[in-house]
Amino acid sequence: MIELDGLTKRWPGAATDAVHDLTLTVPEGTSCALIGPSGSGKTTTLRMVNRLIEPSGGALRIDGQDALRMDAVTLRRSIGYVIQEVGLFPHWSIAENVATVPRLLGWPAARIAARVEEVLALTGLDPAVFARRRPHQLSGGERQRVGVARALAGDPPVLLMDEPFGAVDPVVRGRLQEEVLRLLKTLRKTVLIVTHDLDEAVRLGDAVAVLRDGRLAQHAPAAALLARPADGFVAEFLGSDRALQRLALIPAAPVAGAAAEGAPLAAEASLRDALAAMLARGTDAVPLAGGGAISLAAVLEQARA
Ligand SMILES: Nc1ncnc2c1ncn2[C@@H]1O[C@H](COP(=O)(O)OP(=O)(O)OP(=O)(O)O)[C@@H](O)[C@H]1O
Repeated sequence: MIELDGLTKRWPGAATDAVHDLTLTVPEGTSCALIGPSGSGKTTTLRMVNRLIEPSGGALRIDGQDALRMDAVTLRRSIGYVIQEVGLFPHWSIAENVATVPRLLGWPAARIAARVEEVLALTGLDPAVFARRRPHQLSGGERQRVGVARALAGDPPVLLMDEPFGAVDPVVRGRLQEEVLRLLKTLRKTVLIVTHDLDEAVRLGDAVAVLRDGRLAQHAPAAALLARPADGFVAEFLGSDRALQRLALIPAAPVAGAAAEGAPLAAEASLRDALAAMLARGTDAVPLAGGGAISLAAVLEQARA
């Protein structure tokens, strides 16, 4: 669990706080996405959690422990950190890069080697292919997988991610998001993610926290945020396609009386998937995986519920 309690950062010489009196809890095994306009304090907040930035005030607890009283280096080794540029050491092999934290933690060599293989495989990188390569011999998407593998290597309960998939094209990005989401859920990590991409925030965050000028404008489960923005600022920030984003979070349910031809949608299809399929097929109903079908009227009905 990550608990920010009145956390504040005032940069030297600044007239106002970059982050002001921020109180936010990320319960164990859940994820929270931090979003907000440029300069609203997202990265400052994230980096206060692993104390790459020292807070000016407030309290910070990680799994119940006062993180501001811990040795900062020890704290950092217990928190996974994934950044957009990945920051791999260019002259080290992928295996050596992934082994960074376990080595610093003083694990025996055999345990490190086994763990490196394990996390590479977990993140979709075949150790036989990738372990001995250097970072420049990987694609951007593969490098970002290595970034995730490295963050997981020491098996930290808490993971911080700053624009983790920012540097890859949209297709790779979507696939990485899905995979990492599934992985983090399986591993029950507590995750704080900074992103400027609302779609990514909604996909990856159980909850979403919107920052405005270093203050918390709204903190809510993704579906609630999209359905009920707290004020005009949040509504405007979420933009006009928030209704569509919300459809992606609601599973499509079959309705009586709807009949449709064609291939059924996947089992976990959302209202957005159903709508997209109707548009692509030029029909006003589509079959669902478990039997039955959903109609356009039912999509609108279920979106209102
Ligand atoms: N090292 C620093 N020294 C002084 N001021 C800083 C420093 N780092 C950030 N700031 C200021 O703190 C404020 C918050 O910056 P921060 O990087 O946290 O915003 P952000 O929401 O992550 O923005 P972006 O989306 O553009 O990355 C900004 O006004 C920024 O100029």
